[in-house]
Amino acid sequence: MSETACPSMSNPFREDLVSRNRPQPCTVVIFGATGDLTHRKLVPALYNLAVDGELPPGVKIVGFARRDKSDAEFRAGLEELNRKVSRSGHDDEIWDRFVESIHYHKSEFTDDDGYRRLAERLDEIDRDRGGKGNRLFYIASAPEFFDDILEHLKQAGLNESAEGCWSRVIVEKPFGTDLATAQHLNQVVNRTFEEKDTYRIDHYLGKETAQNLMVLRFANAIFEPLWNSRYIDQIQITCSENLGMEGGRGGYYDKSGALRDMVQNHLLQLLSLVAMEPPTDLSADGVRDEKVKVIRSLRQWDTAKKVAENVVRAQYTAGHVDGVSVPGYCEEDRVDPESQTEAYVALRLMIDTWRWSGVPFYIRMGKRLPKKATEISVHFKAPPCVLFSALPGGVPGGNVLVIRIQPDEGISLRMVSKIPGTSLRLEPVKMDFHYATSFGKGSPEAYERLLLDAMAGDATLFARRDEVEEAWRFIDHIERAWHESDSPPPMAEFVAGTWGPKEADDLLTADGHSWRRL
Ligand SMILES: NC(=O)C1=CN([C@@H]2O[C@H](COP(=O)(O)OP(=O)(O)OC[C@H]3O[C@@H](n4cnc5c(N)ncnc54)[C@H](OP(=O)(O)O)[C@@H]3O)[C@@H](O)[C@H]2O)C=CC1
Ligand SMILES: O=C1O[C@H](COP(=O)(O)O)[C@@H](O)[C@H](O)[C@H]1O
Repeated sequence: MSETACPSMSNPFREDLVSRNRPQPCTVVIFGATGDLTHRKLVPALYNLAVDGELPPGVKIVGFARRDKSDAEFRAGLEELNRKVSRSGHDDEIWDRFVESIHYHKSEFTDDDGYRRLAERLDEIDRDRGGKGNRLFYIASAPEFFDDILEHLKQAGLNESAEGCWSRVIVEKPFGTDLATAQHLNQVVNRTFEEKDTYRIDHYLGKETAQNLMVLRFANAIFEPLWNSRYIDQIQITCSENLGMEGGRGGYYDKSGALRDMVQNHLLQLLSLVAMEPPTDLSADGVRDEKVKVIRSLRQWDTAKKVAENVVRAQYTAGHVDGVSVPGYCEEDRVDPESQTEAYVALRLMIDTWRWSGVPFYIRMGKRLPKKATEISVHFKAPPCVLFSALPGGVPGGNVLVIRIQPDEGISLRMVSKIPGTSLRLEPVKMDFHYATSFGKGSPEAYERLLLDAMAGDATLFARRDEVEEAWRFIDHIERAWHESDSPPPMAEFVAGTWGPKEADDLLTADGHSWRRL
């Protein structure tokens, strides 16, 4: 078998095994190839897979964008960025071999002829390999072009695959801006590609620590029996960013806001992994069937009053982050000075299932907070009979399991311990596991895992159609209360470089809780 032929053609008996487990050789076509995502994430991810020997041999990359560029110019631009951002550094010898597989295809996204030429080019690549080939189309353009690109792929017959091969599409975020636009995009995607060939990317699912959530819960006997409302008091998910609107991001962000940019996708995905029931198996649909039930069970904040009671939105005013003075949100580059877009959001969520009855889930996300960190903390209830409550100082805090998604990926468990000595005094202590020290190597970037999974035909870490739509259904109520109600809940403020507005603290104080200090 040639290294690039479709394995299923030459060995039909192994088709199921191979297509589910092993990434297969293919041509990756990236739409938006001169853009930031391609340069900072996608090509470095493919390069690092090559460094680790994980990239299937014979993978070709075709970059599609409208600027005039030769292959050499395109490769030079990619190299410049790779030197800066690649997680494993830049090895000239490996790069020189890797870059030979990269080509540039100049075309407008809306130009029929550009797709006809693309089809010819892909056929040529396959002919050079001695046959037919698999194709992975990665739509990394601005969202207003998603429909056009999909329709043109269909028109050029590029959604079809040769016998025994596959043709798949990865769609970047944002997947719609509300339920209606997401449903529309899903219709376009599904009349172009089958659902099994559609990969809606959510890069948080590719993060090592997010993948470990299921392992933590279902491969350890000690957590699952406690993972319910009987033992858990509350769960918090914090995603804090110290950056603001650098690099021209304000134009996109001001139309989106924290709720749509991060909560609808990444944070609700994390929530699903934390709260879902054990799946019957590890198949993509087995896992996604359980995740979508969590989103479907969210209590809907469907009136302005409920939104005001359970959701806090805020903008930052000028302040200091890491000792550097930064502007307020409305003074940021490309942000409307009168903007009513939130750069911070905090929510109280209730999941109306047997397991989670009465347990609040608090989520907060903000730009220009003191540091970059994402974590999930599971706060357990106090023991039923606190023998030590009469001690001076009482019992300090309770058990908290902290899952650090990033940085310093790891898991810690806070317990109460006796301070060594002749008197009985208690103090909280921490058992701490760090990925870097336990496994002695850094985690791969999320895009590495996700690209490989798409080449392997494994959609477990990609969002399914119903997950995306259910998440929008929940988010839309809040957006409507903010932007369409007669008495919209107010926009709070906080000073950049602090931990968010007082109103977000009040949200938890009302329940007798407080945000975990990161
Ligand atoms: N950047 C990031 O870190 C992240 C980005 N994303 C998503 O990825 C997508 C791309 O983002 P990003 O790379 O930042 O965007 P950029 O604006 O940096 O890149 C846009 C790309 O689209 C091309 N393009 C624009 N208009 C046309 C056209 N009419 N015909 C052909 N090509 C065109 C540009 O080509 P040219 O240069 O020739 O104009 C460029 O290659 C977005 O959906 C974004 O939400 C998601 C997560 C993170
Ligand atoms: O999708 C997005 O994610 C980034 C945060 O990603 P991370 O991997 O660095 O945590 C966020 O900054 C951006 O606004 C959002 O669009």
